[in-house]
Amino acid sequence: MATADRWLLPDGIDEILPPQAAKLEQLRRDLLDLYKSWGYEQVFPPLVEYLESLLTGAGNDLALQTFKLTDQLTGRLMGVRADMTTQVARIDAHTLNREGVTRLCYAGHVLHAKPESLAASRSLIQIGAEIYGHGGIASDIEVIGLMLETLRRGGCCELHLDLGHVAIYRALAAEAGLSGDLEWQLFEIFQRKAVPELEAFLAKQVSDPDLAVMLRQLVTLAGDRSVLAKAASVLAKAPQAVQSALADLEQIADQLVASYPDVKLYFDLGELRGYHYHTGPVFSAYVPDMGQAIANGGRYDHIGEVFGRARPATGFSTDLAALVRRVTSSVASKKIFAPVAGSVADQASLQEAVQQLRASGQVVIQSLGAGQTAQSQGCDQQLSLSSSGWVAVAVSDS
Ligand SMILES: N[C@@H](Cc1c[nH]c[nH+]1)C(=O)O
Repeated sequence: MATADRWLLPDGIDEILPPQAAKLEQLRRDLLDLYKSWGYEQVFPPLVEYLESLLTGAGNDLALQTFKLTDQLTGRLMGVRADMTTQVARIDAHTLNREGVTRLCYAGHVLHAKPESLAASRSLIQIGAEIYGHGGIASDIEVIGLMLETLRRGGCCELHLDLGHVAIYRALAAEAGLSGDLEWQLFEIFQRKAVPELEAFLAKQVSDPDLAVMLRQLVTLAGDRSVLAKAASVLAKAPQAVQSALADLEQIADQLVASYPDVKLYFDLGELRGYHYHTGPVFSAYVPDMGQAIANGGRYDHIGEVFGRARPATGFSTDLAALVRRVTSSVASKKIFAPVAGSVADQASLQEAVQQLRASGQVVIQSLGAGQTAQSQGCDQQLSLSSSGWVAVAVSDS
């Protein structure tokens, strides 16, 4: 192995350096403070878990995205989290086990076995918020609002919101009475929106002609708000669950138009978010110059069941590392240089001044000795001993 290869990072595995790291940390703190101000409590799920608890309730695509390793202590298979949402659902359903509404938020690294697109990273910093224990659209609207606020703080001005409702697909697929395997196949065809494959599948597996037509139409139901009216007529013969999903979307859209008039709404009723755990309204946010969604979310009501408690759930998450690239302002980098004092007494008073400045939030860099100057340490101010004690003066004046 050549020396240069030794330091090569694997494809899609990134490190974040100054000054980007400072910006990212600032944004992480701002967002967690924002979530706290909305009543969300922070949790730190573990980086690795046994595979069953990590993947239970999620689909094949999450399993494929998960790096696997063997636990040396038990010989059992573990996975490095590829998505924190299922972990937080486990914490709510099993570990916290609270009654009533619980709001949780989180931030941490996740690892993807494969990049989600050509340019995507495999080491993401996922940040998100989830509401458990509330089944109505009020909680969906709350998390959409928090997602939009998150993106605004991340410097996204022009936002497009894609709304879908997985219950429409699920109700039609249930009506078709497909076995587990066939349902997976259909789900996967829908995710790829592969129309010729869908037609072949429906011809072979769905005998009810009305149902086949509705499933075929579903994949085309995308566009502006008029899509909802079109869906109401195309899906008129669909089960009641489909009608109430459409009514949910109408109400969510009304509220969003009223509260966020500058956000452009788009509807995609055949859109099934990845990972297979969503069950209700789903949403993705887009910005003009980015091919894939900048944030995703949705309702996933049944995931807690596998951890012992069925809990309504909805939430969103985004990749902080992708989001921070959009932040144009930089973190203020004013630094004060503290020289080595001439006497022991002056050194003591200097330390006191340094402590006070640091306590008030200033950055003070202590000289480590000969050869170090304010300039060499990137400082624009320097502490200087005056008759009234140590004072910070501009470097050019000193
Ligand atoms: N974790 C999901 C988004 C989500 C959060 N909560 C509910 N859904 C994703 O990455 O697609």
